[in-house]
Order: sequence, then C-alpha cells, then structure tokens
Amino acid sequence: MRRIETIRKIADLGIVAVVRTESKEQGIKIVDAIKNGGIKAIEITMTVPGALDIINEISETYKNEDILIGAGTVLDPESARACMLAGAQYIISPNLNIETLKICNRYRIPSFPGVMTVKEALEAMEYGAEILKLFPGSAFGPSIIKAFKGPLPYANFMPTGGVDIDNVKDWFEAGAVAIATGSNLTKGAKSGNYELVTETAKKFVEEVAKYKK
Ligand SMILES: O=C[C@H](O)COP(=O)(O)O
Repeated sequence: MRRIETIRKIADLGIVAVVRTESKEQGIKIVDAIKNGGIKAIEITMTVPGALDIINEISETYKNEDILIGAGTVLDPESARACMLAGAQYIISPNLNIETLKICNRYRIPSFPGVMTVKEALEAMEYGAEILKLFPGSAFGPSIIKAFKGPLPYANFMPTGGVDIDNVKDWFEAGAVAIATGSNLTKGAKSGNYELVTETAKKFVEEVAKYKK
C-alpha cells in the first residue's frame, strides 16, 4: 500500500491498537484477538521480545487481509529501518527523532512521531509527519488538542496513553483524527482472557465509528 493510502486509511479507521506485552507468543495471540474484534490497524511495540519476528510473522499471516501492521516505540532510524524490512507499513514513536522521520520519508513509509509541544508538532510537520502521536495523552487531556489547533489548525493528532472507551468521545470531540489504545484494550490478556480482548476491541470499534462518519 502506498504511503498516502496508509495515512488516509488510518485517519479513516480512527483507531490503532497498541500491542505491548511480555512474550512473542502472547503478542501473536493478542494480535489475533484484536483482529477478531475488528480493529484493522495494529502496532507492535519494540519493547515486546521478538517484536520484529512478530511483525514478520503476522505480515505473512494477514497478507491477504485488510489489516495494517505497524511498528511502535521506534526510537531511532536504525530500528525504523529494521521494522520496515520486517514488514511494518508505518512507524510510530513516543519521541520526535528527525532522523527517524528522514529514513521513513526516504523509503516512503509513514512516520507518526510523538509530540508534546507546539515546537515539536511543528518540527514534525516540517519533516513530513501527517499524523502526530500526542503522547502521553493522559498527561494533557483532550483540551490540549483544541489549544494546539489554534496555531496549528491543520495538524492531525492521534492521542495515545490512557485512552479508554470512556474518553474516546472527548478526544474526537476535541479534534483528534484517530486514537491509539494499548493497556485498556488488551488488559484481558494478562489473565489469558483473549475473548475479553476481542470484546473490548469490538466496543472500541463501535465507539470510534460514532465519530468517524
Ligand atoms: O505507546 C503507547 C502506549 O504505551 C499506549 O498507552 P496505553 O497503554 O495507556 O494505551
């Protein structure tokens, strides 16, 4: 999928599932449960042991399905390139690293860097970032998006960190283009309850659909 189509699709879907867990086996089960719940953009974070193997494996497993596999917690350009080679279709970072943006631009892969300030948001946009990961969203609350959009009306924010079913509405009403959610989505996995992960994913999809018409 071309870069612009991936960005458009994530903006249209409005939700990215974040997979952060303790083992490769659990990671793959979580991905499966999330997919069964209908979330179509799934980010494997680099803190998961064997994260690149997971990306590689699920990219192959779901190659004929309508699923966008990305890499998260990508801190530097070296990791970004490794993720791309493993099959990641987009790169998400908690931080703003210009070299990561540059390598993603070089290979025409979307990069969604983490930003906390207007300075970082503007710099990320100047280096071609179309969607900005507002992180950690829980430290600001939804009103920050309205505040940022004063000087930066065309910035696209994807709040991450502390997003739950109960605050999805507030984030979209404040102007978020998408949300990303991890621990609240996948909490069932801690006790091996992958059905709960699927049910939670379904609830997120239903909730997000109210604001993505
Ligand atoms: O980088 C993404 C975050 O770890 C996700 O935060 P969360 O688990 O609070 O949703």
